[in-house]
Amino acid sequence: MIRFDHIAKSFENKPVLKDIDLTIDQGELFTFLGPSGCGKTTLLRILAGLESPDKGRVWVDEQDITWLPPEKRGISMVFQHYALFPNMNVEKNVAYGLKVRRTSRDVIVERTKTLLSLVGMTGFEKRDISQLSGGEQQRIALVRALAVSPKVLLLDEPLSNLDANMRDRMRREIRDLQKEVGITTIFVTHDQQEAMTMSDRIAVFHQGHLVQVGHPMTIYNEPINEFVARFIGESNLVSRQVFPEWFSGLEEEKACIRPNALRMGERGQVQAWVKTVEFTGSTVMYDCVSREETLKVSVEHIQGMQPRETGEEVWLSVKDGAVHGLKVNT
Ligand SMILES: Nc1ncnc2c1ncn2[C@@H]1O[C@H](COP(=O)(O)OP(=O)(O)OP(=O)(O)O)[C@@H](O)[C@H]1O
Repeated sequence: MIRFDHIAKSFENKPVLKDIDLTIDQGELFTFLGPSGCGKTTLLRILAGLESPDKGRVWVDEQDITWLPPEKRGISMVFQHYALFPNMNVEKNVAYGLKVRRTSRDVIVERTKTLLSLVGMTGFEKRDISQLSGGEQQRIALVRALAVSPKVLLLDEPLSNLDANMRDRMRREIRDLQKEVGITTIFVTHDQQEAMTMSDRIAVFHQGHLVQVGHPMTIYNEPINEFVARFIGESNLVSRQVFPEWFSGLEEEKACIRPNALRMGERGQVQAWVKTVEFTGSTVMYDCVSREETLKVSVEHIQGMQPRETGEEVWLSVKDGAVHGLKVNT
């Protein structure tokens, strides 16, 4: 439905986006993930029409929108800062876009009612924005964006101003709302956990490059290179030189092994010593030293089980198929 066709963009001769080629399907919740400054927001702004690309084209529904003004694109955007109108109450904020489009009063009332109930905020119509919590303000910002029935919804780090609990809740709410409304949505975040829990697919960006696109589980289990392996979840990056026994059948010189893919026992493939033990509740996380490298091992905690102790000798083995070869960073 959305196609970024070889997009490039520089600011002051500094390339920020390098040849981005990407297609997003109808109804997807698609996430742009990457560290700060990698170009995610710039790509989103190019889609919204707030920036123009130096090269390439943007397509929505098979229409070339590269040079279309923002208001004609049918795209709504929600930012990190809620940007609600502080001098208008909830109802007026939600209805704003409809009013500008000269929608009839009856339709506005009905639509505002439906939207507020979608986010569990029926009864808040007359509240001032200043009387809402951060989470409530963000819900209003969301439904205000949806009120005008856009083709695409863009969310730029909308949860980063919320506390951890509210962020968790809003992740689920946004996900449910998006599925209920069925609107194609692009979500920008640098939080890998947020990306993993919410998205249908993720695009990982690094220094203006699109490094990997895929389902969250694929990106976790099959990171394409060292950058993705490090950025998404915890991982052990091992080299053939140090652990040759884990590279049989692989062509690559480096590989990623997730901490839960290592088994700890009395016998095994690689001898190691426990350096630190960390109890997290459902798992015990160990740092083990082997051949002067530290390997992270996570073991499911079973009640009554005695964890290993610092300094203890252990043997580590890899579960079948769990060594994933990595390309050199591009
Ligand atoms: N209008 C501008 N003029 C000059 N440089 C800009 C402009 N907009 C963005 N940049 C620069 O382009 C780079 C990419 O910015 P962008 O906002 O796209 O990154 P991001 O991945 O969204 O990061 P963050 O998560 O911090 O928002 C940054 O180095 C930024 O300073």
